[in-house]
Amino acid sequence: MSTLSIRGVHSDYQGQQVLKGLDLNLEKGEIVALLGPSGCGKTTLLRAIAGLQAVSQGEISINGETLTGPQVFTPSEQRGVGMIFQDYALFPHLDVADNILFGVKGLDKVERLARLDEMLELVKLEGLAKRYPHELSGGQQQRVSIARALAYKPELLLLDEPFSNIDAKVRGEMMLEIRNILKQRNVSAVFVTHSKDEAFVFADKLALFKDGYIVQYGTAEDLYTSPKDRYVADFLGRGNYIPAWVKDDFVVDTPIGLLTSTTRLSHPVSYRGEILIRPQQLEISADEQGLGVIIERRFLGNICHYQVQVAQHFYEVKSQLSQFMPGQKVHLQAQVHSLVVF
Ligand SMILES: Nc1ncnc2c1ncn2[C@@H]1O[C@H](COP(=O)(O)OP(=O)(O)OP(=O)(O)O)[C@@H](O)[C@H]1O
Repeated sequence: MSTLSIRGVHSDYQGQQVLKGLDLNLEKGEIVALLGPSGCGKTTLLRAIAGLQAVSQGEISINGETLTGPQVFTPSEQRGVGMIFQDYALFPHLDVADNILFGVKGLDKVERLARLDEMLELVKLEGLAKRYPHELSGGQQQRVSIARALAYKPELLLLDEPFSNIDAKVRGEMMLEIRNILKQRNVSAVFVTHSKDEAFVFADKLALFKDGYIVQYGTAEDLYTSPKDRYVADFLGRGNYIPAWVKDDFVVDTPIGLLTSTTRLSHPVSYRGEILIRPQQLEISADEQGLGVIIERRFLGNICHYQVQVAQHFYEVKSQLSQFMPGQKVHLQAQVHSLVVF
């Protein structure tokens, strides 16, 4: 059974539709990123799951129980949902221990202390129970907010841009640390971000939003390698679009030659469109008779970025080879992979 089920959810602000019919299923222990540009409805969906936002149509269930639906609305505090915000939202007048235990009900004193110790150990803040939020670093405050959200053992954790205030230097490490905590406890989580890099590191699956819709849902790899349209392809990374003419079920003709796909092409023979090739999927070799010319070279340490012109088209290439220089004639070749045709 899925932990979270969202079916046909619509929501609006003063008559303006913001969520336009969303479906999403989250299995127990899965972490899903709601990903997309600013204003596309990610936070609104998170608030609807938390019971902080009304929906005009559709249903939201957790563990098979409908919490939002026609004639049903369970208040936020009865949903068994923990929330972690961008600004941590700790109580400044409470110390770490009281912040963590704030929402924990129905335990006696001994059990409360045991829960506190368990949480402090989990987020590696042992010895800091008596500190106040202003005596902690941003990363430590974020860990307290995680301990507080997990202390009452929520069915589902909702995280709204939780890493955006964390120093870029420690962000990656912190994301992995929190991901490990959630995985260790088998907690399901929905995580809002506009950063594909954060989504790649933190989530198992991505729901990519556009204007109140989920355009594509799947693993990061699915979306990266099999984007359903150019919006998805471009959101997840840079790409070259090369004119292509489908010759048979596996082969396309392009300005850089015939390319063979490892999987059957999605378009019929004779279709004229474009194929997506990521910069690291193109390979350069020196060739005096080659059709390509290096236009630009940027050395970035472990990798070199090139711009290569073939006929009237310009292609971006990321290569570990750094020996090609502007003006040099080269041959461009695509690595063998499953071709994406648009
Ligand atoms: N309280 C509100 N009243 C009216 N409109 C709102 C309100 N909150 C959000 N909106 C509008 O709803 C749309 C979706 O907002 P939402 O906050 O869900 O987007 P988001 O994808 O989370 O964006 P961001 O990444 O900037 O937080 C936006 O057009 C926004 O202007």
